[in-house]
Amino acid sequence: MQKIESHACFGGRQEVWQHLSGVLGCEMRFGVYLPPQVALGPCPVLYWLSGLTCSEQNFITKAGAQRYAAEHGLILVAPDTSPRGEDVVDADGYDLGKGAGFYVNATEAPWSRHYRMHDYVVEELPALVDAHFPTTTARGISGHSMGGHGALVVALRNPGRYRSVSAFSPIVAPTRVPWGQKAFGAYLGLDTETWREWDACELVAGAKARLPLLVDQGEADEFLDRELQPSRLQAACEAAGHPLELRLQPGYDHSYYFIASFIGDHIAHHARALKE
Ligand SMILES: N[C@@H](CCC(=O)N[C@@H](CS)C(=O)NCC(=O)O)C(=O)O
Repeated sequence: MQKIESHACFGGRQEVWQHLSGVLGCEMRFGVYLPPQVALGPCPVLYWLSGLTCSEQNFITKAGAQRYAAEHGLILVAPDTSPRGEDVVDADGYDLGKGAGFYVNATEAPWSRHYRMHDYVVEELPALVDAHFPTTTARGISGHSMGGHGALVVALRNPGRYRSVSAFSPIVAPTRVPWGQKAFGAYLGLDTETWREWDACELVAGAKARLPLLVDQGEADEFLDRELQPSRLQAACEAAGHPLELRLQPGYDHSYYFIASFIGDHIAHHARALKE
């Protein structure tokens, strides 16, 4: 592991690290915010999964999350959104390939060689983070858009591994909208039955644990009707009896201005569960 950046921030440090990922078969970067409380002992970790076109930089430079993480004593970990490097296959368009890993394990060539973001986020990265930083075993997960889908799916697929989950403007039903259908068709193949295990609305129906979901969605989001469709998650949660707090925020769009406006609420939500 190599430290790429280190900045004093709200009494703690914002760092960027690079490492060779065995799961993804390439060099990867991630952001880690260490709050001032790490000087006193181990802290819980909140993982953040970013959306299409993002790297590890977008969240750490735009969301303003460090202020709240410093208040609550949470470590923040923000990975990249896909495998990277010259060896890694890419596609035309911002919604497939690099910057668009969709947090699934690809089964189809040529994607299956590197695109295994689920296992990277759930297995390899937490093991690395726990080995290098003063963490407790308490983990939460959140994210935005493609990363909101990632956070919901990762939490629902891995009961017991995360104590809290939330999402901003998530793609709640990727099997039913263009972004998800394009990515899943490439990464998972044409048998749409296999897609269902990567769709939050499908997973809610059969979830073994009923971890409450907190979701914020801007009503002026340019992707609301075509790609996001939060009413599908509301219907799935109602049918399954799964706890959901869905907050529709008038006037807010899909950008990090929206995330910055409500990230304090989300970090407080995670801190309540992670510091129990
Ligand atoms: N309008 C964007 C669509 C992608 C987009 O809105 N990405 C969101 C996540 S789905 C984002 O976080 N972008 C980076 C940023 O705002 O910093 C484009 O065409 O590149």
